[in-house]
Amino acid sequence: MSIEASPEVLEGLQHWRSLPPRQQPAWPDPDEVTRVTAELAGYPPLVFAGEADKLRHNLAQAAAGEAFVLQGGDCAETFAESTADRIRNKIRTILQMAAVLTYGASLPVVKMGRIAGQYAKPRSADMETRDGVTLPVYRGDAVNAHDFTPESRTPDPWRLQQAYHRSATTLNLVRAFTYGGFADLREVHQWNRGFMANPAYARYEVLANEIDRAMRFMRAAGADFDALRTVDLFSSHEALLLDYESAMTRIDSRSGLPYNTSAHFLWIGERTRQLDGPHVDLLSRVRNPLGVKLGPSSTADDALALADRLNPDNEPGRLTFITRMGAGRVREVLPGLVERFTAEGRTVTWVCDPMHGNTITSPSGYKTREFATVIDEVHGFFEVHHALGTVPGGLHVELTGDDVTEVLGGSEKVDDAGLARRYETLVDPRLNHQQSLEMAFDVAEMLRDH
Ligand SMILES: O=C[C@H](O)[C@H](O)COP(=O)(O)O
Ligand SMILES: C=C(OP(=O)(O)O)C(=O)O
Ligand SMILES: [Mn+2]
Repeated sequence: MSIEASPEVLEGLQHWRSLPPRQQPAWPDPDEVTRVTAELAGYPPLVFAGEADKLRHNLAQAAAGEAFVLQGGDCAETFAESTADRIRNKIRTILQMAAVLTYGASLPVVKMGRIAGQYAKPRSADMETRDGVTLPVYRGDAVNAHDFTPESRTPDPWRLQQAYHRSATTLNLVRAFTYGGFADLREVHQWNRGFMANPAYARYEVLANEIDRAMRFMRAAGADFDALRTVDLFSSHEALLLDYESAMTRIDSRSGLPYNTSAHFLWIGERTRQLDGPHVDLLSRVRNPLGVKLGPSSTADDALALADRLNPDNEPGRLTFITRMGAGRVREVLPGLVERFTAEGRTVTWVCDPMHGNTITSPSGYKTREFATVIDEVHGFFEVHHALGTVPGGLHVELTGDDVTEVLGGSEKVDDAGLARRYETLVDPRLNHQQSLEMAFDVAEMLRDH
C-alpha cells in the first residue's frame, strides 16, 4: 500500500522559495530552470529511503561510540573525471582507510563518499578577475565550466541534469564495486601491504604488523571472509543548489514522508546554515540523515538552535555536526559546543573535518594545506572528546585516489615546488592516495592507544 503525503507537507516543501537565497547561481533565464527541474522531478530516485534509514541507524551507532564514520572524496567532483579509473581509485582509498580504522577503533566503520553528486560549490566571491577581465566564479560542474571564458562561466541550468546523470553512473559503479567483490577485506589488506612496502611509512610498521596478525588469526579461527566481500558505501554531498535538491525530493511510499533522493546523506555548508535560510528550511523537512558544518565562529547557542530546527525530536543519527575549526582553534572552540550538548542531553554525531579550517596559499600561489596541520586538527578533535569523555564520531576529508600533489607534506614530503607537478583540483586541495592512507594509520594508532 502506498501512503501519500499530506497537503501541509507538500506545501511546506516549497517554503524555501520564500526565503532569502544564498550562494545560488545567477541563472540567466528562470524559465529555463523551471523546465529543467520539472523534468528532473520525473527522473527516478538515485537512492532509496530505506538506504537512508539504514545510514541514519549507522550514524546513531557512531554517536554512541559503537561505530566510527569515514566520509571522504573530492572537494568538487567533475564530469570529466567521473571515469571508471578515478572512481575505482577513490573507492579503493576509502576502503583501505576504513580497514585500518576498523582495526584501530575496534569498531565498524560507516563509509560515506563525497561522491555521486558533489558537483556544486559555495564560493567566497561571486566574480573572478584575471588580467582585467571579470567573469562569474566557477561554482561546480552542476552550474558552469571552469575555463575562463564568458560562455563557460555563464550558469547553465541544463548542467543540473548532467549532474543527475553523472551521479547515477557514478553510483552505479559504486554499487558494482562495493557489492561485487572489489571490497573483499583480504584484497583490501593486500593493497595496504603494498602501501607499507614503501620505506617512507616505516613508522607505521608496528601497526601494520598487528593488522597482519589479526588477519591471520581471523583466518585460523575460521572467520567467514566471504561474508566480508561486500560493504555499504553511502553517497553524500553538500545540499547547496536548492532547485536541484528540491526537484530530487520525493515522497516515500512506505511512510508518506519526504526524502531527498539525490544522496543518502546531505550536509549544509558553513556559508548556508542560517536558521532562517532556505537550506535549513528545505532540509528540515526531509527524513535523510543530515550534516551541518560548524566553523570556528560557531557558538553553542547556534549549534543548539540548529539542532532544534533539524532534529527537534533528538533522534540519534539524524544530525551530524562536521566541525572545521582549524588546528589553531579546535582545542579552544570545540569544548564549549560539546559540553553544552552533553549538559542538555542532546544527541549528535561529532565528525572532524580537518581540511576547511586549514587552507593556506603557498609562496608560489597554490591554494593548499599542510598535512601536519590537518593531522593536528584531528588530534585536537580527539583530545577534546577524550578530555570530556564524549565520543569522537568520525572524520570528513577531501581526498582522491590518485597521486596528485595538492597538499604539502606527508612522509613523501610534497613541497611548494612539488605542488606544480600534479595539481589538478578545481577548488580545494585534496589528500592524495598516500596521504589519505597515512592519515588513516595515524588516526588508527591514536584510536588503538586510547
Ligand atoms: O570547498 C569549500 C569552498 O567551496 C571553498 O573553500 C571556497 O573557496 P573560495 O574561498 O576559493 O571561494
Ligand atoms: C564548502 C565546504 O566546506 P565548508 O562549508 O565547511 O566551508 C566543503 O566541504 O567543500
Ligand atoms: Mn572544499
